[in-house]
Amino acid sequence: MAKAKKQTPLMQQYNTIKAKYPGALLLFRVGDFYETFGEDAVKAAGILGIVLTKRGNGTESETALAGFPHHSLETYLPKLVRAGQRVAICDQLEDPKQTKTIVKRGVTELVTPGVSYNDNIVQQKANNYLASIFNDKGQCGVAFLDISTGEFLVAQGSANYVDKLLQGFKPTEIILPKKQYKDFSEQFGTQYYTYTLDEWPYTGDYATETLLRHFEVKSMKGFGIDRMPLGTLSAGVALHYLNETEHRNLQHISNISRIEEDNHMWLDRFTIRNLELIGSTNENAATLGDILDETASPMGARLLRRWIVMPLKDLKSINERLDIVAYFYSNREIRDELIKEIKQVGDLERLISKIGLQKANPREITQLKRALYAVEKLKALTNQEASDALRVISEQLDVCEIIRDKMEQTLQAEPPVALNKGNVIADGVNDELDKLRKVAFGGKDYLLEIQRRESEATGIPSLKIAFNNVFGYYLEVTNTHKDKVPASWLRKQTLVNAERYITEELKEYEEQILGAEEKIQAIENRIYAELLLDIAAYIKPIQLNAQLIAKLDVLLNFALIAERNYYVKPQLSEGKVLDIKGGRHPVIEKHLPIGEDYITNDTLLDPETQQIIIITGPNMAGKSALLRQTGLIVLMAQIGCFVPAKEASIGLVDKIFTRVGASDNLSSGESTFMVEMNETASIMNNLSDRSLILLDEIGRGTSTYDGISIAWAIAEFLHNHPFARAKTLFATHYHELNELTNSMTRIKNFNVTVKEMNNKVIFLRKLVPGGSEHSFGIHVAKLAGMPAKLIARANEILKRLEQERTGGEQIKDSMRKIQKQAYQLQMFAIDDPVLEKIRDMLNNLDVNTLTPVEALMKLDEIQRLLKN
Ligand SMILES: Nc1ncnc2c1ncn2[C@@H]1O[C@H](COP(=O)(O)OP(=O)(O)OP(=O)(O)O)[C@@H](O)[C@H]1O
Repeated sequence: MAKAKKQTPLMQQYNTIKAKYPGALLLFRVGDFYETFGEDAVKAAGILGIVLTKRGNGTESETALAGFPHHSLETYLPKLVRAGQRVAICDQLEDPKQTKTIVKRGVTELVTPGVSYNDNIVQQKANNYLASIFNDKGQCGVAFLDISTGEFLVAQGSANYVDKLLQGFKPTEIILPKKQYKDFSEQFGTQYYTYTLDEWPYTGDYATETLLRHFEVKSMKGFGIDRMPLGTLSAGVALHYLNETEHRNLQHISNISRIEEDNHMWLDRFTIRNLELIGSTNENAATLGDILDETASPMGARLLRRWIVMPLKDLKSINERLDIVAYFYSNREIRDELIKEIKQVGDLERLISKIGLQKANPREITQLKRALYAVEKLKALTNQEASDALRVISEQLDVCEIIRDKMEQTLQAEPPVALNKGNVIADGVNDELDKLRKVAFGGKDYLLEIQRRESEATGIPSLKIAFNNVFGYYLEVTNTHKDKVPASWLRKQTLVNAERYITEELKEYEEQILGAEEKIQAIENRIYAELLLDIAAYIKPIQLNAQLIAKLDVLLNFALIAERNYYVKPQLSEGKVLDIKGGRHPVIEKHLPIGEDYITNDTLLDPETQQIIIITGPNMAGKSALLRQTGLIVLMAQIGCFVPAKEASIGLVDKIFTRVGASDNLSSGESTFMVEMNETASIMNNLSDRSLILLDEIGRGTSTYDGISIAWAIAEFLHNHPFARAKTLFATHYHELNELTNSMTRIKNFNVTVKEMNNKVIFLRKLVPGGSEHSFGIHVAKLAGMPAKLIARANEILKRLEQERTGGEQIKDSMRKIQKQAYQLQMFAIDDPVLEKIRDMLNNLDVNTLTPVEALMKLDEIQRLLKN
């Protein structure tokens, strides 16, 4: 009790608020500062590098304290959030001047990694999704919500499917019920930032209620998500969470749509990772996303990322995209003009979201206005006779003239960023504002005017206006002219040779000027708020504009990239043959050493005659590159992009599976081989008639025999599958697999060629029919800088193995022999008579009785032996 008594009212208020937001770091506004206390202060000081001090030194209520000026919030907030903090911003809810007791305070926003729209926190070119997940007996509902763009998506399916969506959407925060956390982390790993909620919002009724209230509808049927009850539940909880984090102005979340599993090509999470589509385990590696991104707007960049992980499988939609790209490809002038205008648009999607959130500043409104002018130009430019698809876009673009003109008229041409800096609203919008401005800012002129007028009226030439703190503005008259002073003036002060008067007009002016600045601020605020409300009525059409422009941007970008990188338009069909001529790897070709050309390759896969290709070839020959480029070319075609090839005709692919390279998953405690088998099992269980399967060295993570057996059985399984002849590229070091063609007609052997010249291997990188015999692995080891002795020994072992390679038992025998030798593989394992002699000499020495001179002589002897 004694302690409680000592608490100041401020700290009491702080503690009450702090208790409401467990787990959050509380920024507590006191005057012009945001303060943090106790543990929060220690954390904040550590993350922000600000000074940690103490409050109430020596008293019982002593606490750590760290703060920063309120205007630095923009700088410090992102740092805290990026460091993984949930930050509650507590503001003063009333004007301190208007209250005699303690100022009312409350949290106005809780910023978390997944619920952020601050430009300094979210990435420009990536969405910032909050994911909400709910699992019910193996079925998962998931919702993705980006508060910074207003996008809201729902999906439902197996845990595997949701895993794949998480890989593609890369949410910055995932919320889920507390009870499900353990299962979640086992299923999806621990790499995500998660936040767990109590169970109670997770009831169908509550979640649906929340959605209905938000969208102001009677039923969710119109959004087409009613068939996804778990997805809907997750979506409802996502909105609930926004409410919990004090985000209530959400008009810009104007739509919710489902992610239709059936509309998109299936890329499992391994494929997204293995093909390095938008991210790579290697920080510095370029991804397909990097190579394909020359977009002109952040919206385009974000849409591109989404397209890359969600390729289409519907011929009509793909061709629609390809046709527009082709049009831009051959109409460069229009393309350049469109790109120029799109650059003017900026991030329209996030701008309009800020209107919804009521957080848009005056500069941003000016940018919004500028964007709408650009929309007008884009509308005209896309109205092209020659392209129906472009005309459809043109028709949908909405210039929103009325609101654009309103912004133009209401705001100054170049307003400041902050509303409270003043001079935001244009002149001529509001009479009172104009008058007050004249008073407040034209003060000097106004006073001179009074002085001139009164001097003339009274005939006092030396009349002077001045100000003092006691009675404000006054007129000063020297004693010579005292008798000319009108009766209406009120004498206030008599000096030795002058007198000071005030007048009714001066008093009025003074009152005006004193209140003017505050009044100006109030009027500007009011007009600005009205303008924001007016703009909010246009959220939907402006969002549609943003989507159309993003799409245009990506398609223009595809045309631009196609021209720059010499891509061609792929021919897509309902057929099942994949025929690529002169294909290249889009990423590797960009990163070859200067002067080196990428060697192109043809790939033909035909379920009738050449369903599976076994590719052998030495290490480093380019097998993996070939596999990946095939997958990437198909994927690029199906997102509507031209492809790196001379020609490509592609029968629609519905799933791409890859098992490329060893993906060590040590951090999650799984063995490499287990991961490999997991990935392969998922392929075998999910393949279809239109699948493309890329297998790279399956089975290499275990013993040779196990490996060959598994690889063999996989090839057989794929070949003999009852209904799905999945097209497969199978790279392997097991030359034994070349035997498969003897019994299976649709399996063909190819190899990536090399040439051996003067004991050196030259990589030709051409894919040709037939198997290959050598791996040249030792050669690669040599290139990698292994010690020469080690290489010599490896060659020796290899030679012996090859000589004795007539059957399994023999191999084992020779391995046994080799192993025996290996124990002796010490310094003198090489049978060189000189070395043997030296060994014997050394062995016969008795070091204990050797004098230094004798030792030197022995050394000399050894040296001479070696020299001879
Ligand atoms: N067609 C090509 N033209 C030019 N360079 C290529 C080509 N293919 C591959 N390369 C280069 O060769 C390197 C090795 O290729 P890749 O990894 O595909 O070999 P690999 O046969 O799969 O080897 P390993 O069996 O050791 O995994 C690539 O990183 C790339 O730089």
